[in-house]
Formats: sequence, structure tokens, C-alpha cells
Amino acid sequence: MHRDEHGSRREARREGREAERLMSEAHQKNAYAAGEPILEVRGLAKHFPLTQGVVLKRQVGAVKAVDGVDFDLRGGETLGIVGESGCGKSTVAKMLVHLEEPTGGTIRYKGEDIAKLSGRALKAVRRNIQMVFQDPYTSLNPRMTVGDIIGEPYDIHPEVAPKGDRRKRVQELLDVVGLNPEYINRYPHQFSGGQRQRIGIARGLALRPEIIVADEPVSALDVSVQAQVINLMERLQQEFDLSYVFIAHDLSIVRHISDRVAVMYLGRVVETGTDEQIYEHPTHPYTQALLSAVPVPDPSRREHRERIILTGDVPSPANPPSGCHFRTRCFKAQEKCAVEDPVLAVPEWFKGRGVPAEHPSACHFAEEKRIVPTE
Ligand SMILES: Nc1ncnc2c1ncn2[C@@H]1O[C@H](COP(=O)(O)OP(=O)(O)OP(=O)(O)O)[C@@H](O)[C@H]1O
Repeated sequence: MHRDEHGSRREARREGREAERLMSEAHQKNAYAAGEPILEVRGLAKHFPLTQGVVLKRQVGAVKAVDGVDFDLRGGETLGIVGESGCGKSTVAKMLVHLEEPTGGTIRYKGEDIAKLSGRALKAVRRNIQMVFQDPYTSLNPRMTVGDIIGEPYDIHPEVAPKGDRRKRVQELLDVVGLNPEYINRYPHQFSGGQRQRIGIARGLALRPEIIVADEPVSALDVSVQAQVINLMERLQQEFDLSYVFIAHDLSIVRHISDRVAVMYLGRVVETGTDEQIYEHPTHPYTQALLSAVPVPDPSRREHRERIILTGDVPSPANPPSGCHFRTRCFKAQEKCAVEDPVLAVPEWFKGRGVPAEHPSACHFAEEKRIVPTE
């Protein structure tokens, strides 16, 4: 065969592949535009190896910090993730922003599995998913000025703000989060806790992300300051068209800001629903127990609230109970719970009934129980 013929065939194949790639990209964009979730998390797992021995490390088990988590995040919405300390919330957050590598499962961003990305494609996704950390006292470098802290992401993504523009950009961000732009040369210790969290938020916004993963962003703050920071985050969500994953251990904090809520226990999601479904019509005994502990300001409603006291501690994620992870502390547990893992799905007996209890709950004996009386 003639050389030129070879070349033109190769060229045609290359063009064909390029067309296929563009079509697949267009398909993904269309799928997202048609109301697909911006993030789809399926079977997400993180098992940390437990080792023994100093020189020759031998794996003797694994801490199942996250053990098969599913959830969706839709564009412009806030998904609250709640659960007690140690249930794996922070590990989920770190996997979403690529600070930890999953042991299993997928995280799809606009239809693409981010674990399979590398190079420029991965960098672009990382730019679009930013994190705001838990503790503003320790997450900011005390030796850097506020200007350097907020502008640091531009070192990795200089295309977002060329060097000459950075100071102006950082001052705009300070203004956006309600801080005086003239404070740009100050150090973190010169700010209050709430102001430091505003600095953390400004840094999270620097690259103009689409998604912010906020890991207990107000837990370290006084109650009065918590409300201010939450109000700020709600305003920024509108202004910058952001989607939030908002993590907290307290259901009452999450309620204010979340459109939907996922309740986690020992590495798994046990119940998900809209804020109304979770607060007014919980069906999982763990959610019901958490709700029975939230502060209720109105004394007459508080009096009528049912109290569910959980006995025992959260078991170790290195050795979770068989079957349902919650069964060792559950007031409803029966034999079935020890042998059969309940799946996170709408319970059969609520399916198609159009009632608020019709939402996913991982319990063999899911049943609606209103804990906090309505106003
Ligand atoms: N690098 C690690 N190596 C081993 N175990 C870990 C590691 N990081 C977390 N864990 C364990 O994984 C489990 C989940 O931790 P994680 O921090 O995700 O929980 P959390 O719900 O965010 O709790 P908290 O609110 O206290 O941060 C815990 O038992 C923790 O000890």
C-alpha cells in the first residue's frame, strides 16, 4: 500500500476518534443539562490498613472509615451530611476533593468518574470542587498574611488570576465575605473565629468553584456567630451559583441550610431525604435518636418531644457489627438485623403511597415516628 494512503487512513481514524470524543463530551454535558446530579457518589469506600510490626509492617485488618456510601448532589442545592464523631464524614469530604484516595466506589462529576482522570482534566475538576475546613483556628497558616492565604490557590491555577491581578482579586474576595479589603496584610491571629472562617470561605471561593465541600464549617464557632456564617454561605450560594456538601454532627445546624440531608452511621448512609422528610417524618431509628437530642427552643414543644437514649458507644470501624451496623445500639433490633445487611432504599411498605415517609432508609423495620412536635 502506498505511504500516502496509510497516512490518510491514519488521519481519518484520528478524526473519527476526535469526533467520538467530542460527541461523548457533548453527551455528558447534555446529560448534566437535563437535570442530572452534578455529583454522583456510589459505593464509596475508604478502608485504612491496620498494621502490626515496626520494621516489617504486616496488615492485620482495616479501619472501615467509609464503607459503601451513596448520594447525589444536584446543581445549586445543599446536601447536609450528619452523624456522630467518627462515622466517616471527614473522610467522605476528603475523598470528594481528592485529599484521600477511595478504596472503592465512584465519584462522578458531571457524569465523569474523577478517579479515572489525570493531568489537565483532573486539575480542572479539582478547581471546581473546593473545601472549607472545620477549624478556622488551625486550618490557616499563622505565618502567612491573609492576602497570601486567600491567593495561594492562584499559584496552582495561575490561569484564574494573572500575577498582576491577584491583589485586586483577593481584596474583592475579602469584600465579598464581609471583611475589610484593607486587612489584606494582616495575620490570622488578628481576626476573631468568625472572621477566620470568612477567610477560609474566601480562599475556597478564589478559584470560582461550582461545588464547595464544607466540613463542619461552623462547629468551632459561638452560636451567634454560627448563624452569621451560615447566612453568609447562603448569600454566596445564590451569588456564585454554588452547590454545597455541608457536613455537621448536629442536625439542627444542617436544617437551616440543607435542601436534602444524608444521615451517616459507622461509615454508611442510613437515611436520606428532603429536610422535611428527615426532620418531620424520619423512619430510621438512628435518625430518630439524633432528632430526640437536638435543642428545641420552644419550651412547650420541648416538653412533648420524645426522648430516645442510645446506650453504648459507637463500635470501632475496625470491627463493625455484622448485618446492620446500628443494631448494637438500636431499640428495635431483632435477629434479622444481625444477619441481613439492610440496603438504603425506600421501604416496600411506603412505596408508591406518596407520603413523606417514602424516602430511602436502611432499616428492616423502618417506620415513621415524629420526634419533635410541629409548631
Ligand atoms: N488516616 C487514618 N488512618 C486510620 N484511621 C483513620 C484515618 N483517618 C480517619 N480514620 C478513622 O476513620 C474513622 C472515621 O473518621 P472521620 O474523621 O472521617 O470521622 P468524622 O465523622 O468526620 O468524625 P469527626 O467529626 O470526629 O472528624 C474514625 O474511626 C477515624 O479514627
